[in-house]
Formats: sequence, structure tokens, C-alpha cells
Amino acid sequence: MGEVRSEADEDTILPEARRIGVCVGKGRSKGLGALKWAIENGFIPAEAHVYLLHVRPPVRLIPNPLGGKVPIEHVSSETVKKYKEDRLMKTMKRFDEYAQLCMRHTITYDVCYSENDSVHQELLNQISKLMITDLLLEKPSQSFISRVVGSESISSYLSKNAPSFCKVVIIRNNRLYSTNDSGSSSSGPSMSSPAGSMKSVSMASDSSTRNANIVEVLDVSEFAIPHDIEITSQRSFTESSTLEVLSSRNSLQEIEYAQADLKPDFQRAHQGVVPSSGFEFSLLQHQVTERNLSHCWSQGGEAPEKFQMAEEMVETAMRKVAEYQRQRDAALCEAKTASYRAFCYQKELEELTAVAQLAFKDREILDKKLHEEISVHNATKKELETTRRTLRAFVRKAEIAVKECQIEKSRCEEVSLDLKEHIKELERKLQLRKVGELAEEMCSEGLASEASGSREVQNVWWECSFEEIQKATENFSEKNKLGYGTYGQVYKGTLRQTTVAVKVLAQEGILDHAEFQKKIKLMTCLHHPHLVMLLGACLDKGCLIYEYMNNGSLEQRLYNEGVTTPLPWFTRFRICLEVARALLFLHSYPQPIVHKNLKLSNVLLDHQFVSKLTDTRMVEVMPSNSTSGAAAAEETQLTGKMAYVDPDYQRTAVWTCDADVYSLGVLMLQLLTKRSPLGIAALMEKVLDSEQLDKVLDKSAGKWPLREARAVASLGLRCMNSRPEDRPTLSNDVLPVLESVQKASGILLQTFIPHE
Ligand SMILES: Nc1ncnc2c1ncn2[C@@H]1O[C@H](COP(=O)(O)OP(=O)(O)OP(=O)(O)O)[C@@H](O)[C@H]1O
Repeated sequence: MGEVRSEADEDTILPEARRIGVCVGKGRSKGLGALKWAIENGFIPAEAHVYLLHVRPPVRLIPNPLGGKVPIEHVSSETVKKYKEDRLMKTMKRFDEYAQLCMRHTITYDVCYSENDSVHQELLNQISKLMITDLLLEKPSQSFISRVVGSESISSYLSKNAPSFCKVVIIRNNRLYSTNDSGSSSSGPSMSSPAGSMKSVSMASDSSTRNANIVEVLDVSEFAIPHDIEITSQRSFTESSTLEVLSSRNSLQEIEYAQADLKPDFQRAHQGVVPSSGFEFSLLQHQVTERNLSHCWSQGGEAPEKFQMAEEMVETAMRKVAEYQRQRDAALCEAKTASYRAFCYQKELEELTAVAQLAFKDREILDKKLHEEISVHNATKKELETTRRTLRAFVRKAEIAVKECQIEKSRCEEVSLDLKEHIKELERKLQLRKVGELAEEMCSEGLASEASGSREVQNVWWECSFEEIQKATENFSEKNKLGYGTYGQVYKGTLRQTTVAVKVLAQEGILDHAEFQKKIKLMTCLHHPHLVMLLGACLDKGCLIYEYMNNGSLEQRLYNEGVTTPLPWFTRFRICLEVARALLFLHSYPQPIVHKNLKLSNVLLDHQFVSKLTDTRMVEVMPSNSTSGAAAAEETQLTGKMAYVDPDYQRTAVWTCDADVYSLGVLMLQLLTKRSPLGIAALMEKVLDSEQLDKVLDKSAGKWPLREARAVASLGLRCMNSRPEDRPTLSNDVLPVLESVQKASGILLQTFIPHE
């Protein structure tokens, strides 16, 4: 039940049971009345099968937004498909009532829908293919206008052309209107009969009679309209109506509309004639007109006037109908236009919605990308910040490095200048030394006394005038004062393009001129890397001119904390060695020279912290009892000095080289401990015995190597033995120990340059 049949379902065998076709139209005569009549009148036996036949012309035109219609070739396939689907849906809905009716009466049925330009021909084909034995058609009420138009209906066409096995039964107004198997035509209400008496309705078998039964009634139902009219009609009554189509409405439709609109007026005009029952208006109109005319004609002379009057009435009515029709067309047109616009808006809305959805998706993607970009951007920003920080740090470091470089450069320049000066100084010293060595040779050969006045020795040292000395020291200005000692004040000065230290001796202590000159000459003969060189003298005023020692005395270095940088332990070791070497040099003369005044303040340091002994032979120049007032006043200082003096000298009053060794011992212990010379020996003995040397070592010198420190301390103690014979010799004992200590101190002893 309920399946849609196609051409493939063709049945080629003649049916045993009856196959009843029901033509399903649209509009006023749908065919439902025919089916109802057949059911009510027992026309459909239990074994019969019903075929609901419906044919429509195929779609060729599709409404466009301007209210016209366009050929489907000019429209997208998608739109055509959609339109066809809509159309099929609507078409299928037409079968609903038929299906319900069949189901209510347990009748099996099939829906047979096809499209064809010729509805007549297609129905005929379906009849043949499906072997339809009975074809039910519903005919709309006959209209007066229908007769005027004179077009052949489907019912009349099928009645004439149906195959011989098919009986065409036409129902009208719920009554049998005609069949094609009766010998006589039956039309109008009088022909209605129940199915049971249907056989008694005889129809002429020849075609002329059959035709006569149906031709007189024009059918305007949709399936009865020929193809060209069918399309127009469809446009008029379905969703595809347009302004264009409406304006080209054919006369037949106008007549139909006119017929519908005329009905009330006509009823009013013929109140007494038109029955109030449900006859179709057009049929009644026709009958009334017929009757009127025959009545008029039977009344004689009034007939033409009445006929004239009737015609005028009809014309008036027709004009009204036309007017109504125009208004209705206009309204319909507007409605259709509005409907189509709504349709367009709907479409537009759908498209916009789709676009909006796409845009929304795009936005989501873009949002996602944006988030990713932002996170990448943030990461890059962080990296950039880190790089920037690193770069800033590098720039800072580079700036510091540049500054350091500049400082180093200026230092280098200073050092270079110093070096140049130093080289000059060295060259000058070398020259002086050569001369000195010559003089020394002369001295050592015992010619000193005789040759002291010789030209060669005289030329070795600078014999300066007092004016020169004044000028060199800026008239002994306070700012140039380096210090004072036992024998007088010491000033810094520049003499003969050389920086010098000028010692101004106390006048009262100076020997007579000749003796002083002799001693000076002997002193200038002494040249050693670790002896401060006596460059010259001002004999008149008793001024001694020494090479200038940039870093002052050992005493200043050791005790002026905060003013000068403390000497490191390895420098102290080296100084011990250097002083020992200087003493050995003095003691190595054929007539050994005893320094007699070795102490911290008489060991001076040059710009490279090389130590040199000063005041050598000063004791010979200045008598021991003649000291400067200032120095003599310093009792404490004197007491300190006494600590350096060999106890054996105090006992014997004879200076020996051992006295210098004793002083060297004191100096060594002072360098280790930075303590006063008084009582230093006892202290050292104690700490060495208790192995607590580290407790007395000067911490400002750094971390002492204890083994070496202990060796030096032991050596110092031995040097301080009260018995000279128990003291170590410089060459055999002191120097080897100090050299091994120096060696052990390693490369630091060689390279260390303390910074001020
Ligand atoms: N050649 C020199 N170069 C630089 N400074 C020197 C030089 N000679 C002496 N001085 C400085 O002058 C100061 C005084 O030295 P001076 O030799 O006159 O006395 P002293 O050695 O301290 O004691 P004394 O006279 O008892 O030996 C020293 O401490 C030293 O700082």
C-alpha cells in the first residue's frame, strides 16, 4: 500500500482482478469525489486494487526574484533541485486524503505520479501500462463560460481514446455522469445512479455516440486543460505565480474568475430562477439562460428586447468581473511579490547565517592564531628582555674593561716613562759604577790615600755648590723633606736632571774639610746593587747627595700602617737576602767595611722594592758623639738603636763584621714579627721552642710559609748570639739558608709587584 509506482512497475499481463484508476487532479475537481462515489456505491470490489494517477507537466520555468520566471537552464542546478523537491512534496500531499480514504475502507492502493508535457497522453499511457480496467474521473460542474471556450477536457479525451479494456467512469457532483461503455449518453444530474444500477446505464459503443456524451460539457479542471493552458493554470494557483505570468493570463482563466465573481450578482439578478441548492453556478447560469431564451421566444415580440437586456446584464457583469479580476490580480501580485521577497530574504538570511557561521569559525581560528601569536610574542619579548639584560651586562663589563684598559694604558704609559727614566738612570749608574769600580780598584790597591786627590776619582762624584743644593731642594722646602736621622735632615731634590736625596749634615759634627772630602771619596767608591749610591756632596756645607729611593725605608714600610701597603712575606724574605748580600759585599773588602749602623731605617726601597743599605761608613764621617739635636732628643729612638748594636761591641768597643751579622739577625726577626727589637730574641726563642711561631708572625704580610719562616727565625736567632763565634757566617750559613728560602718561595718572590 501507498507506494509510488514508476514505469518499471509496468504490468504487461492482463489483470484478473479489477484495477481501478482514479485520476487525481488539483483545484476544484481533485478526483476525491470520484473515489468517494465509487466506495459509497460499491464500485470497488474487495479484490480490486486502486491506482491513484497524477500527471504534471515537467518543470521548465522557475520564479525569479523580480517576479518573473526564468527557464531552468538559467538557474543553478541546486535551486532547480530544491524547487523540484518542494513541488514533489506539495504534490504528494494531495494524495493524503485519498490514502486515508482507502485505508479507512481497507482498499489497497498505489500512487502513480509522473511528469509529462501532455497530461492526456501520459494518463493514456498509464492506463495501458497498469492495465487499468476502470478509470474514475471527477468532473467539475459545467460552466456557462466553459461552453464558450470550447476546449477538449481530459475526461472527454480519455473517454474517446481509452483502450477497450478500460471503462472510463465520470463522476460529477457525487453522481455518475457518464461512462464510455454505455450505448447512450447520460449527462447532468439525472444521469446519476448507484453502482449497482451502473450496468443498466447503457452507453453507445461507437465512438461518435461516446463523444456525444461528453463533448457538450467543457472541463476546466486542471488535469483537463491542455498542456499550454495547464502551465498557465498552475502558475495562477500555485506558489509559482508571478506578476508577469498573471498579466499574461489567458482568456479562459479570466472567464473562470469572472464566473466565480459573477455568481453573487447573478444570483441576486435571478433570485426567482436560481435554485438555492448546491448546483454549480455555471451550469445554472447556462440552464437559466436557456430557459429564459426559450421562454422569451415562446412569448413572441418581447423576446429580442429581453434577450438584449439579458445580454447587457451579462456584459455589465462581465465588466465587473474584469474589474474585480484586475483588483484581485493586483492584490495577488503584491502578495506574491511580498511572498517572494520574504522567500528571498529567507534565502539571504540563510546565506548570511552561513557566512556568519563561517566568519565565526574564521574568527575562532584567528582568535586561536592570535593567542598563539601573543604567546610567541610574549616568549620573544622575554627572550629579548633577557638578551637586553645580558647585553647591558656585557656593555657594563665592556665599559669597565675599557676603563680598566684606559687605566692600564695610563699605567703602562707611566711605567714606560718610569722605565725610560730608569733606563737612563741605569745607564748613568752603569757609567758611574764603571768609574767607581776604577776608583775602588785604586782604593783597594792602597792608592786611595795618595790618589784621593787624583783627577780621575775627583771626577767620579758630583762636587756641588750650596746654591745647586738649594735650587735642587727648592731651598730646603718642607714639602721636599723626607725625614731626619742621627746626622741631619734629608730632602728630596732634582739635581743635574736626576732625582736625589740630599742629607744635610749637622754642622757641628762634620769633620774638617780635608778629612770629610777623603771620607766622601771613599764612600763614593762603594757600588753594589743593594747599597744606596752616594752620588756626590757639597763639601762646604756638608751635604751628601744620594740616589733617591722611591719607597722610603723599611721602618716606614713596616710601621706606617694605613699609609703604606704592608710588605708581603716573600718580599721580606727577599730583603733579608739582599741585605745579607750587601753586608757580605762590604765585609769582602781586603779591609772589610763594617756598616756599624744596620737597622730598619737604613734599609731603603727603590721603585721596585729592591732594598739597599744606606749610611754606609757614616760612622766614619760623623764622630759617634756628634748627633743632631733632634735625633739626640729621641731617647726612645736611641734605645731602639741600641738594640741593634752587637753586645760584644759594647763589651770590647771594637767593630767587627760580626756586629753587622748581629744587627742582621735583629732585622730578620723584626721583618718576621713587626715587633720592637727590644726583647725580640727572647720572644723568638720562646715561640720556637713551643712551636708557636705562627702566633708572633706579622699577619699583615699574608700567610707565611711556616717552614721557611721558621728557618729564617732560627737564622735570625743564631745571628743574635751574644758570642760572635757562635754566630753564623754570611757566606757559609746566612746566605745559603736565605737563598734556599728564596728558592722555596718560588716564582712569587721574583714577580710580585706590590701596589701602593
Ligand atoms: N736616599 C734616600 N732616598 C730616599 N729617602 C731617604 C734617603 N735617605 C734617607 N731617606 C729618608 O730620610 C730619613 C732619614 O734618614 P737618615 O738616614 O738621615 O736617618 P735614619 O736612618 O732614620 O737614622 P740614622 O741617622 O740614625 O741612621 C729616612 O728614614 C728616609 O726615610
